[in-house]
Amino acid sequence: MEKAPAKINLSLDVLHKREDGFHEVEMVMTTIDLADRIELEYLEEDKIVLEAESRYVPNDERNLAYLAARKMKERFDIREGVYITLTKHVPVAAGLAGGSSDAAAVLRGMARLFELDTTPEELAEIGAEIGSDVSFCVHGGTAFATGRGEQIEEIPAPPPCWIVLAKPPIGVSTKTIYQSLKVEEAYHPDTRAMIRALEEGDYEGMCQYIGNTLEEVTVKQYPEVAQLKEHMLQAGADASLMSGSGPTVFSLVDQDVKARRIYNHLKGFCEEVYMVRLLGTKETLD
Ligand SMILES: C[C@](O)(CO)[C@H](O)COP(=O)(O)OP(=O)(O)OC[C@H]1O[C@@H](n2ccc(N)nc2=O)[C@H](O)[C@@H]1O
Ligand SMILES: Nc1ncnc2c1ncn2[C@@H]1O[C@H](COP(=O)(O)OP(=O)(O)OP(=O)(O)O)[C@@H](O)[C@H]1O
Repeated sequence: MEKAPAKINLSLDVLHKREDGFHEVEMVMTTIDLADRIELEYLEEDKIVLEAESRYVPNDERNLAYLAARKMKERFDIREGVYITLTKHVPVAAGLAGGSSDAAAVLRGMARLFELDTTPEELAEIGAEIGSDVSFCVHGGTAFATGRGEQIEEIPAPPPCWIVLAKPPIGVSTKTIYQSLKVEEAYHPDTRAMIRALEEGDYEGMCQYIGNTLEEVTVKQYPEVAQLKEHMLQAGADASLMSGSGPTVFSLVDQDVKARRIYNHLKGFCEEVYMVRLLGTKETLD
């Protein structure tokens, strides 16, 4: 069984638009204890079968998990097949990299199942062909991500705390959000200060420096994102931010009772609310 955890962006800065249409970014990403589950079984026959127990995701090559299996078969010339069972827990199109993490779990899982001679770096490189977030998801833990998000450097895990997440009932297209961004007028978080806070195990610093360039873009199109954030702060969150391109909003909270209070408050009017721990380190993928 492979665990496919969601990620949050503690910092997400967009520097400029590149020639290839992607944006150059600088991000601090970390994994949280909200995860999909992936089972891989060996098939003698040369085919990929995907059973996704969710009505929100496709069962064919449009699913990133399926695509990952195909890439692995091609790259390593695998003539046998694989039966993938995907159990979704991470909300879809939420800014939590659910699909990317499923793809990464299939890359790791197939390397294990077929006993391939490979490295996490090679798997991350294959992952980058699937999506910008997949390389990070292959490694997991906590990272400083650059390039279009696929250049990964491991950094220290954040100090332990609770994460309360709330997803409004809308799906957001990452592409549309990047396309609507005007980089020259945008807000830029202090990613270096965030990294320093993590290096020093400084919880207050982490709360102070969370920031996301894409937040104001998504908020303009979906004001409910700003409302959720406001609710979380009023209920006592130490810090609150939209993850990725949204629409999920997360809060950092240092105490159990406080986190539960925020969770209960949000549950009153938002259907999809979660209270989880940070994972932060790579070992937690197993
Ligand atoms: C918002 C984040 O989730 C933050 O972690 C990522 O930057 C997006 O990662 P992702 O969903 O894996 O994105 P991809 O599937 O690679 O790209 C989807 C679309 O988002 C835009 N995109 C994505 C990443 C990037 N650095 N610049 C972009 O402009 C592109 O228009 C691209 O066509
Ligand atoms: N295994 C999968 N899980 C979820 N969505 C998938 C999967 N495979 C393909 N998709 C499609 O990808 C789209 C985005 O899904 P996903 O949940 O990965 O978005 P996200 O959380 O916003 O990701 P990111 O933070 O990387 O932008 C959806 O439209 C969905 O149909």
